[in-house]
Amino acid sequence: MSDEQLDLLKKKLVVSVKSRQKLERTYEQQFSTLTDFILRLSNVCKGIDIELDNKLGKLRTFLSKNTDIDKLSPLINELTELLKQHETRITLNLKQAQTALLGAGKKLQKVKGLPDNLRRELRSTLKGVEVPQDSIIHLLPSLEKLVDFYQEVLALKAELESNNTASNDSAGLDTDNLQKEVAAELLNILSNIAFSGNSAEKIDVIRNTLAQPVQAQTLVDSCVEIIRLVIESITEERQSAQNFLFSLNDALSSVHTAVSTSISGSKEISSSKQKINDKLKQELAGMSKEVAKATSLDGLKKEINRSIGDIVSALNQKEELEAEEHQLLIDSLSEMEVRLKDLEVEAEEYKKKLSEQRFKSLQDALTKLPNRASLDERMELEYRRWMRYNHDLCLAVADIDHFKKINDSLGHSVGDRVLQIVAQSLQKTLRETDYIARYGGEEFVLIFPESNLKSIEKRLNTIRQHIESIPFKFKHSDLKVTISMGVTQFKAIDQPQSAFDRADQALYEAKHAGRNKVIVKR
Ligand SMILES: Nc1nc2c(ncn2[C@@H]2O[C@H](COP(=O)(O)OP(=O)(O)OP(=O)(O)O)[C@@H](O)[C@H]2O)c(=O)[nH]1
Repeated sequence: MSDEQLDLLKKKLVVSVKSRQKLERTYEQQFSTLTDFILRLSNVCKGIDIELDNKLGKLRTFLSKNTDIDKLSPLINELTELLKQHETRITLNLKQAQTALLGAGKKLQKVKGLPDNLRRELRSTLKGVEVPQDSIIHLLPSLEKLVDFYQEVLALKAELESNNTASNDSAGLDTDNLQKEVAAELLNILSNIAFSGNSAEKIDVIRNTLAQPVQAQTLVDSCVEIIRLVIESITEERQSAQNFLFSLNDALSSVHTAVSTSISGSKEISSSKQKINDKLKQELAGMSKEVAKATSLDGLKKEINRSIGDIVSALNQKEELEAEEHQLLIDSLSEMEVRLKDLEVEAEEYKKKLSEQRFKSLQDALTKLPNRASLDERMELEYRRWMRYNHDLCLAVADIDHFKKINDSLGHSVGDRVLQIVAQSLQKTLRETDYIARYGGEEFVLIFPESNLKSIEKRLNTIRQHIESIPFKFKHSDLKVTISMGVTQFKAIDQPQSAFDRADQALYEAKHAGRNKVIVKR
């Protein structure tokens, strides 16, 4: 080999060594990049599976020590196997996750009362979940959405439940109020019906029950009992009216018998009288014939004497008959008088009973004041008088303050007693022309004819102070009772109801102004 050839070979060798070195450096660089990548990748896979973790740990150690790739080969094979298993597991998990998500979504779809937009969104989200995915990551947005839906539905449900509870509560309140109103109305009705005897006692018991808070069942029982007592007392009333009618009938039939006896007696007597009259006529005709054909005075005298004797006896008979007839008439008249007198007594009793009943039906049983039915009558009367004469007419509504507290703290019977005392006191302070009625519960209505508002306001304040000063003492403790009042005067445009409403509004203001007050509303 020539020197030239040797030089060329040397140069080629150097180039080849350099390129080999360059290639080795590149390999080294690539190997190190790959090692770094595998190290990082194995770190990312950490925590998925313990066995995989251990093996990757081993791989990382080998790689960091630049271990010969041949030595790594078995480990890499094991890892590949593990990763394959893991892939299968991931696919299975993905399927399970998809099924679970779909199941949860479908459950949500079954919830009743979902808003339409939520239902629509839910449907489209579930369609997305149904599409096959190769990574669990793809399911995460759907999962997130589903969680949001759940939260929304839970919030809706909570809202619905609280609404339901509120409406149940308010239904409860409504029922309570309704029960109270029914009880109050029953009390009002009771104060408008007059019961007597046994029924009155039973009604008092019902009245006491109804004035306290009652259960629905008690209310129904009370209604039934009231209806029963009303029917009983109507039956009694009908019986009593029937008895009266029977007596009237008896009296009339005995009058009828007396009259017909008297008529038939009279008929007999008058036919007997007719016979006597005929006989008298015959006698007189016979006499005139005897006179005409008489030949001697003695014979005539005899004949006339005989005829006169007959006439006298006929007249006597007639007189007797007339006396008999007269007696018959007197007898039947006196019998009629007796029967009519009896009837008069009975009618008088019945009238008295009716007027007592009417009075009772217009009187409140507890306070003995006129009741609401009476108030309606009186109001109408005063209103008509006011229209006719145009005198001043004032109307006041009074109400005992915090009466419920009295009932609640001292008992219902003390409440009743307070009502009676206040009612009596109010009545005592009134003038003869004034009028008071128990309107219901612890409320009274007062009418003041021919009085102006100014003077009535003054009087009402005196009454109010008087009530305030009554020394109530119950169960060894002092009780202060006050009343609030609203008063108004009838105006040209007024009807009884509009004036009442104004006075009632004034009472409401008196209550709100702190009670124990008289408020005037013009
Ligand atoms: N003892 C008794 N209580 C009655 C009678 N009638 C109604 N009540 C009761 O009177 C009370 C009236 O109470 P509310 O209407 O609340 O009025 P209040 O407690 O007086 O309160 P204010 O009027 O606002 O001052 C209720 O508890 C009724 O049950 C009755 O004849 N006797």
